[in-house]
Amino acid sequence: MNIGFIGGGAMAEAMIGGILANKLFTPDEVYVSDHKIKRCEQLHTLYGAQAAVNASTFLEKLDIVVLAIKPQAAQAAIESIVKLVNADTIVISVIAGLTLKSLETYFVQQPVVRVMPNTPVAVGAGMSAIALGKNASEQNGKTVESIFNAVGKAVILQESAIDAVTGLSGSGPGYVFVMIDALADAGVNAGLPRQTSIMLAAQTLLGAAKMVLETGEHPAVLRDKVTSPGGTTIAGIHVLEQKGVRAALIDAVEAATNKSKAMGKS
Ligand SMILES: NC(=O)C1=CN([C@@H]2O[C@H](COP(=O)(O)OP(=O)(O)OC[C@H]3O[C@@H](n4cnc5c(N)ncnc54)[C@H](OP(=O)(O)O)[C@@H]3O)[C@@H](O)[C@H]2O)C=CC1
Ligand SMILES: O=C(O)[C@@H]1CCC=N1
Repeated sequence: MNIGFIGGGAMAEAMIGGILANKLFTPDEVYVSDHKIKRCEQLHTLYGAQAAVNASTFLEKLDIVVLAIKPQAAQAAIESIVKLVNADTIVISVIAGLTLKSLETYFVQQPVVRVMPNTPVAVGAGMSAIALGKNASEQNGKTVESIFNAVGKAVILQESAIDAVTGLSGSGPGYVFVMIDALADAGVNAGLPRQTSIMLAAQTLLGAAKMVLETGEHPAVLRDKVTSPGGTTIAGIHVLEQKGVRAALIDAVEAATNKSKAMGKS
């Protein structure tokens, strides 16, 4: 099965790295077009992908095409390829805010699937939400779901949920990287070396997340298992609650969700 990416940036690279690492595709089945030749050369060198500035060199070979350009570049990019995409090629869009309705005004025949992934797909730990367009069959959905399940977890949802997914898990790695960076600063502030602090912070978040996902216990229950009476953790959590970290995270997701909704209206 041949897959091609329009746009060779951060999201496309994360997906390319993930699907090759788990051997879902071989390099000769992966195509990517970026309008910077140097970026194409870099992606070929790094991953062996068939990279070209001009997507017309590979579009007709594709079973799946992934639209991975920024929202503001989407119309020009789509208009440049739409006539060359086969009627049975699955069109996946990861473009934040771009609705199925808008996509299906261009891709009238093709099955269109909207996906909101995140960059941890690069290490097989992504979280992706999938919304099927009107011409996408159940089998098309299963094909797309298998790809994103192979690079993390995937869930099929109604399109109405995708803005919230964008705000929570699509943008979420950005929030977590801020937290890891801040916790590492805290380690340095306490006298620990920077790299040690980064490792301590990152592995702590990874371990806590794995406990939530693998035990199925509520995060509050798991938190209570850390907070010894009169101990260190409750002293730290007290400060977090005083500083409004919980509300800040809720507000961050709300802002990103609203931005996604606004982008869908523009
Ligand atoms: N990054 C993330 O974590 C996530 C991103 N997304 C979505 O993925 C899409 C891409 O995001 P991201 O990878 O971060 O963005 P990037 O800017 O990193 O990548 C987009 C790439 O496409 C290039 N490009 C622009 N127009 C064209 C064109 N017509 N043909 C070929 N290449 C083109 C850009 O070049 P240039 O820079 O020169 O314009 C850039 O290299 C966005 O719509 C975003 O909403 C979704 C989920 C997560
Ligand atoms: O920041 C953005 O717009 C993209 C979409 C979700 C994550 N990154």
